[in-house]
Amino acid sequence: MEKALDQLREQIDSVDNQLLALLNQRMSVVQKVGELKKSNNAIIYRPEREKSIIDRLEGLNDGLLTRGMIEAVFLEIFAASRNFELPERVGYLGPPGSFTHQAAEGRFGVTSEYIPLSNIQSVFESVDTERVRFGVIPIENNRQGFVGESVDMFYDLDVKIVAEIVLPIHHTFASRCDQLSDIKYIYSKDVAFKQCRKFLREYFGNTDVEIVPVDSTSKAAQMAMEVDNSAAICSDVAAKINNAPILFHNIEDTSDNQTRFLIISKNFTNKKSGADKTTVILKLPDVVGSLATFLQDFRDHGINLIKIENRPERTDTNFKAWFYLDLDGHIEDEHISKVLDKHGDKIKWLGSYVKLI
Ligand SMILES: C=C(O[C@@H]1C=C(C(=O)O)C=C[C@H]1O)C(=O)O
Repeated sequence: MEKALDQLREQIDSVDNQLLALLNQRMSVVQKVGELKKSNNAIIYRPEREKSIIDRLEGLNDGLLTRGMIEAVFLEIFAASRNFELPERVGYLGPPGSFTHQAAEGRFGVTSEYIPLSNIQSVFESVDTERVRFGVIPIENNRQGFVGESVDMFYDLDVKIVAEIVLPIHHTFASRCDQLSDIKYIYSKDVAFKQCRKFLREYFGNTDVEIVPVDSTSKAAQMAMEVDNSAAICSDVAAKINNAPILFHNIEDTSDNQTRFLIISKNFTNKKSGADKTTVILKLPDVVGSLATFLQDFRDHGINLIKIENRPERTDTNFKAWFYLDLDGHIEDEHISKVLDKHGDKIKWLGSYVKLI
């Protein structure tokens, strides 16, 4: 067996040598792309180009790799390439170990410079003031809907959407307490509590345990270590980083629990990828039929409305609202640009980007 193993390992070494040479060859081309972009002041990160590479490779693939494997390997290659072209700073909803951190690392790779920020507002502000080139924030959970703070910041500041990321979300229950009956406080992010209602009801329904919302699930993991008689609902990674003992895994209500994250940047435009989504904010005059007229234009031009979310204006006491809309297509698609131009004064375009779901 040892001899056979040695022989197979020799084969692997030989393939690795070729891979290394090929990766270096790729990087020297990337370097030229980087120089060209820098001399033209062009954007380094091109998500639509990266998607087309993965699509093309998947189409060519007749080996053992799955799409997920191809994606994982190449996203890391792209991230290394981008860092080679120009190292980018990425701000995210921290502290380290948050689900947002995992989403950010998945897209920007291990070699980017990451800045953990303590709340969603700070991520938007850091992007808006260009202290970081990119920001990563949670936007929506498939079971609990939108993250209000994120949606509202798009209204308040002028930042653009670069790309979306979708991650399966599994929550962990971590505490220094040996007995559940010793737990007096449970820390987590508001949306995470909502994703674990059944667990909370079953294990703490008849107790006077206090539910304490904090800015992120990874902050919750820190709190659970700092405060006696407390626990956190957080990611497995956050619990481990903070040395918080895990009492339960997978405490989310449904096993298909998923969260969508957005990458944001100050000034960013994507080229068309062929499967894009456009997000806009819509503020309509408070008169009869204004939403109906607007939606009728969508219908007349064949625009598919993916989602519409109603948010409060927050400026006075009269309950006025605005809308956050996801549409199928790219702003450069004629049917979309026509309608958006027509209603230009009521619309704020937030970006057109590769559509994952
Ligand atoms: C090299 C480029 O820059 C980045 C890196 C890519 C890559 O490694 O293939 C692809 C797109 C860009 O995000 C490019 O635009 O072609």
